Amino acid sequence: MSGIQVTGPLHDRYDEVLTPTALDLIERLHRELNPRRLELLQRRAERTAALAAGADLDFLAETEPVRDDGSWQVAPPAPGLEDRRVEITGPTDRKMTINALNSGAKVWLADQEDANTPLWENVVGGQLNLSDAIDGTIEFTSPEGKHYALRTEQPLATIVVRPRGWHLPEKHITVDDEPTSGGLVDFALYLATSGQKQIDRGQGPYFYLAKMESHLEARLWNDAFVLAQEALGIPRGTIRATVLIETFPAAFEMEEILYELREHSAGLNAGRWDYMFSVIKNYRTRGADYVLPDRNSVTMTVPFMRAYTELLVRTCHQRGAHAIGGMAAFIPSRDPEVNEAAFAKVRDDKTREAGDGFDGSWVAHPGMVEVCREAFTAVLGDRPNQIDRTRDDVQVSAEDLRDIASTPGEVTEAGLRSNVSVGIQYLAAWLGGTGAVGINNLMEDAATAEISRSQVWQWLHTKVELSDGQQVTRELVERVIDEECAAIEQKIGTHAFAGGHWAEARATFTELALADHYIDFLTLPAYEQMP
Ligand SMILES: CC(=O)SCCNC(=O)CCNC(=O)[C@H](O)C(C)(C)COP(=O)(O)OP(=O)(O)OC[C@H]1O[C@@H](n2cnc3c(N)ncnc32)[C@H](O)[C@@H]1OP(=O)(O)O
Ligand SMILES: O=CC(=O)O
Ligand SMILES: [Mg+2]
Repeated sequence: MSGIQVTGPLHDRYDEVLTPTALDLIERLHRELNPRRLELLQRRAERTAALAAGADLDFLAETEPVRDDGSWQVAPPAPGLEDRRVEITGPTDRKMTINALNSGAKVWLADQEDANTPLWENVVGGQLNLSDAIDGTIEFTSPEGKHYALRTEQPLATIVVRPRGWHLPEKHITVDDEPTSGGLVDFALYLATSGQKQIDRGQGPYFYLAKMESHLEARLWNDAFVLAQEALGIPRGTIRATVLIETFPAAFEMEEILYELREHSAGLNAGRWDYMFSVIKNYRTRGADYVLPDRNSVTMTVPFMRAYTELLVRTCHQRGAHAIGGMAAFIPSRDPEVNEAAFAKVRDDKTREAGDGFDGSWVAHPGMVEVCREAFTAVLGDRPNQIDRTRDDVQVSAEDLRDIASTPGEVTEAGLRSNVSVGIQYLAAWLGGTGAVGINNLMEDAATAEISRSQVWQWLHTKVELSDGQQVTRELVERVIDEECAAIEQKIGTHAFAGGHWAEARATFTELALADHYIDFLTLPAYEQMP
């Protein structure tokens, strides 16, 4: 059928989001930009094939003039984005929206990516919650009778929305029978529903841009911003976007990404979990020297992670942009000892980031807001940021970014078991509509689950030997899947196990881990299973 169609169900109030203005904007964005999105996704596949054939990542020769030109800077910080010392992230369900805005954080990353399952009800319902939050009318009563509303006695966090990455489709909105881009849909729905309201409140429509792999992908976002602002009569440059440098190829194009978005840029963020996933993904067939050890051994102080974050701060501050730190995945626990260790780890992480020059950082939980604030305030004091601290002392080479071989640590059976168990538990939650969960006192989301399933794939296909001498084989992985599923069933009970999405989660994880051909994103086969 030609034209734009909404094929998802139209529940109560959906007409407030799926307005003619929003749908016209999606249709225009799709017609003008979707062919380029598909071409850029194809370029990703070509680069992966080249890497598998022995090529390597490097800084680009063709963009050297951009890097050498010291005259350009990004736009000055927009209202509400000057001081970002603590940013909380989380999905846009009603309760979490209120809790995040009330948390005392400076910024709330309202997540439609790693922490969200793009169930139709989450896609549209999340926009309604954002709109109600901006109007100040959002309220919620839990099944237990606890009432939630926005606090009035303190400033609320500035809202920054993270649309889906370029790889994800939205099947419930089609143009000429083609699925649209999940990212463009999230962007257009937010801009059309809440953009002007944010401007009227003295802020603006702000975004985090996820999982990009090149400056050409950043240019596509910039073109979407220019088109949409013009279409809605919003002055050019009102939109601001912070780009997550969270793919291995993007680390070689940080400066070019800032340049492409410079009139809309609000800086860069070091998205460590997807970054680790992307390193595994890009070097997955290169043999033993490129195998990363157990996930928990790959800390932020190993050489290749350190190189990437140091380069990010230097790049941002040279161009007048914010550098925002990443997510320490530890969340509070009821066990006092575990809790104390979690807080100590988050404190160390944020203290290191603040000392390195970051302007602020992420937390996954309201309980961690204060510890992050303290670590940054110890360095910033009353200053809103430390953008003026240029890190001229930092020199990072392409070899430093590619130095995977110096990562210390082992691949162990416990690491294999943990990857299998976490991957299956996460997929079961995701398929049930929840995109972030706490497992073993760690926040798990799409990025961390991608690491888990990719490590199993890489260890199997590289025939890795575990620290106890066992080789990772198909039989071993299948046995571990059996045993870990049995352990989950025993823990949660047979009834809950049968009633959840465990069979599909197990089947999807098995396909992802054992397939001969590596599947690019776990969310792609999982999304096909969603209504
Ligand atoms: C790699 C990346 O991309 S990181 C960014 C993406 N990931 C995320 O954003 C994950 C964000 N964090 C979360 O979703 C949650 O913290 C979870 C799922 C990990 C744990 O949540 P819970 O199991 O509810 O934790 P817990 O029971 O300790 O929560 C206590 C309270 O804090 C609230 N809370 C916890 N995390 C958040 C959050 N991120 N935002 C808002 N509220 C939160 C809970 O809703 C709960 O509220 P209540 O007491 O009113 O019921
Ligand atoms: O989005 C953040 C990440 O670490 O991945
Ligand atoms: Mg990410």
